[in-house]
Amino acid sequence: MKPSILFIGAGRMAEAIISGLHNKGQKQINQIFVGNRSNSDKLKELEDKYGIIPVNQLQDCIDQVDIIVLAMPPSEHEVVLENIHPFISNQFVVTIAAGMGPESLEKRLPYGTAVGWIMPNTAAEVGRSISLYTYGQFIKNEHKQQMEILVNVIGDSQHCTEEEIHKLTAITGSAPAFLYQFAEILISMTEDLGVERKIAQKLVTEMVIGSAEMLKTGKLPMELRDQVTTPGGATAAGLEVLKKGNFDQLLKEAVIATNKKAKG
Ligand SMILES: NC(=O)C1=CN([C@@H]2O[C@H](COP(=O)(O)OP(=O)(O)OC[C@H]3O[C@@H](n4cnc5c(N)ncnc54)[C@H](OP(=O)(O)O)[C@@H]3O)[C@@H](O)[C@H]2O)C=CC1
Ligand SMILES: O=C(O)[C@@H]1CCC=N1
Repeated sequence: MKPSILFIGAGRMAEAIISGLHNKGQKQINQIFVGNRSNSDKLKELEDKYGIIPVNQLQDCIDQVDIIVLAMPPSEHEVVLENIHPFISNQFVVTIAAGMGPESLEKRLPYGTAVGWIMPNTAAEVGRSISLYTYGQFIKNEHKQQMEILVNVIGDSQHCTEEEIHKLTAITGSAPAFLYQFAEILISMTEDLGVERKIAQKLVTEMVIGSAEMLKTGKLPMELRDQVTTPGGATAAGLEVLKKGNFDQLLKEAVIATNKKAKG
């Protein structure tokens, strides 16, 4: 039987998965219910766009769903899980929140509840997330199939251990923000050179896409970097500035700080 899903949280990540299910998962799922904290306009918008069923009282629909996706901030999990605990019977409960692994879900749900954790990224919106996922200890085959539906409609995926996801949250979940910061600086510098915003954005975007395509050939980043860097040439002068400014160390510190904050 095709599963029905309840999303708790209706923000950008929930919408990306709902949109993926709407576009690519129609045949694999039954109904989608969505509840949030207070933004009823957003629920109406999702209803108009994807035909979801808006939910005011979560407890009223839990017994109609097979999967519950927790798509609200990590800080809200404690209270939401406490509220839904009495109504959980046999649902597969999946969180997408940073720092909230299966261990913390199992602690807050009835003993024996099947749980999972997905760490997507915002490229889910265009079906290009690389999503990490893992399971709790009470998982059955049907839950693995349900997990596959969720991750496949938003892009590529990688099965990991819970500990790996804690350590990789910065790399696949948050590092897109680091890349966008990098792009923003280059675009802004291009504009300062007198290039109009639209063109500047196009130049930097295509440079990033082209570089990503080169990485996809399987060549090592070091090799690709060396191909750009003519010895004693222009790029070498730029890389030297990054080296002097301790770019490597700074990036490592950013990754460590991200994971530390995510784990709480
Ligand atoms: N953004 C990202 O790049 C990534 C985010 N994540 C995780 O995804 C989760 C959601 O993030 P994102 O979509 O970006 O966040 P948004 O801020 O876009 O959305 C948050 C949603 O959670 C709802 N919400 C908040 N509190 C509650 C509550 N107590 N009960 C029900 N709903 C609630 C909000 O409802 P309302 O508007 O009514 O307040 C809103 O719909 C987070 O846990 C985050 O860690 C994971 C990977 C990547
Ligand atoms: O910033 C955050 O907390 C989330 C986790 C991964 C990406 N965004």
